[in-house]
Amino acid sequence: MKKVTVLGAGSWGTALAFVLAENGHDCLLWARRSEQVEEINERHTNHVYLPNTTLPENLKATANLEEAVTHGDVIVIAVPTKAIRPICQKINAAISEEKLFVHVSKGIEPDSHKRISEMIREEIASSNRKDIVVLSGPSHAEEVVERHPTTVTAASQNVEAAKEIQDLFMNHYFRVYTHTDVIGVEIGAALKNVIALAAGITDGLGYGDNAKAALITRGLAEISRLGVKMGANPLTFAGLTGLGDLIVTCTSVHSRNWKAGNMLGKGKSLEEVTAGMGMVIEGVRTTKAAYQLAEKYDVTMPLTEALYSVLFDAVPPKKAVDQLMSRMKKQEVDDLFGNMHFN
Ligand SMILES: NC(=O)C1=CN([C@@H]2O[C@H](COP(=O)(O)OP(=O)(O)OC[C@H]3O[C@@H](n4cnc5c(N)ncnc54)[C@H](OP(=O)(O)O)[C@@H]3O)[C@@H](O)[C@H]2O)C=CC1
Ligand SMILES: O=C(CO)COP(=O)(O)O
Repeated sequence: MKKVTVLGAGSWGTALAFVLAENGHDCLLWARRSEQVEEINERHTNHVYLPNTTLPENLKATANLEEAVTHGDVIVIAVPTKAIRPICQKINAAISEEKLFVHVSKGIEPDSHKRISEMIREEIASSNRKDIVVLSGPSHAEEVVERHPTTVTAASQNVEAAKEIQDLFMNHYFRVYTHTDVIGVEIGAALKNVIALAAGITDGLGYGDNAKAALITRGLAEISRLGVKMGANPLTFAGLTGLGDLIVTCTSVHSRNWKAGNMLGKGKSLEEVTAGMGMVIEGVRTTKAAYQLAEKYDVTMPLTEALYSVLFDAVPPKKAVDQLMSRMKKQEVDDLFGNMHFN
């Protein structure tokens, strides 16, 4: 049994705490609102984020961040990307011994273009961190708490740290693989949200499965192009955190990114969509970051550019699709001196 802290009692933090508690670990879940802490401790529910779920009785919650981070030898950070730096600054001020950090967030910081593990490394002193592991993959919280079979990847440059996290989470419905390509895993996780927004838009416009298959495959091509330039292993994008997460987020009714895109495709404004969701839509900020990264690394990312124009330049969704379909003619795959790659 390990002492583990999960920071963030939204959908994903609560689902992961559910898995850890079911695995018999001494898991403390931090929520910033005391009424939510009371609900978890007394009624064993989290009705806003996971209605209809009864949480394990051995799962305890606290609203005291210092108590939370002192508790765990492993600290799982499960807050939206924009909250990563502020929460890490608070963690760093509250601890004075090495902890193993796990993050599960799927985004990139606009302007700095930092991945989540890079932000954690910048904000938590090296004397306070044993290592950083990213846990990612096709995994909707709503299905995990139903104990439906789910597969994810624990990635770290330190294989032993990745294995420790694999052992911590793995059970009969939650299968964890290990990986060492942190860049590839984090880029795949963040950028699939951009493509899921686009998939929601085409569904909202009334287009069908052909359009969605096009978005998934061409989306994967542009995510891989960028990721490889940033130092990722191309094979990572064919795995759980690449193709796997693209499929689940572009096709599932649980996806907040897909839902947001769907409403945009039906004519709602971005402001209306974000105000009505009540949960994080990571793809919006990440579209900005991905658009900037495409320029920085000189990578062609037509889907990202089209989505950026819809979100931030008020281009009507249908016009963006028409423009994508009338781009210049191309070969699908290039063979440069025997190195095949997608155009
Ligand atoms: N939901 C899922 O199935 C999955 C989500 N993820 C990723 O996990 C991350 C978290 O997502 P998810 O749990 O779904 O998000 P939710 O919107 O469901 O919950 C967000 C949680 O973070 C808290 N929070 C928001 N802003 C801050 C802040 N500034 N400081 C501290 N806490 C804050 C919220 O608290 P409050 O309730 O008080 O607002 C809430 O507990 C995202 O990056 C997402 O992409 C990854 C895999 C699956
Ligand atoms: O990352 C997820 C599933 O793997 C959750 O996606 P959404 O944030 O779009 O709900």
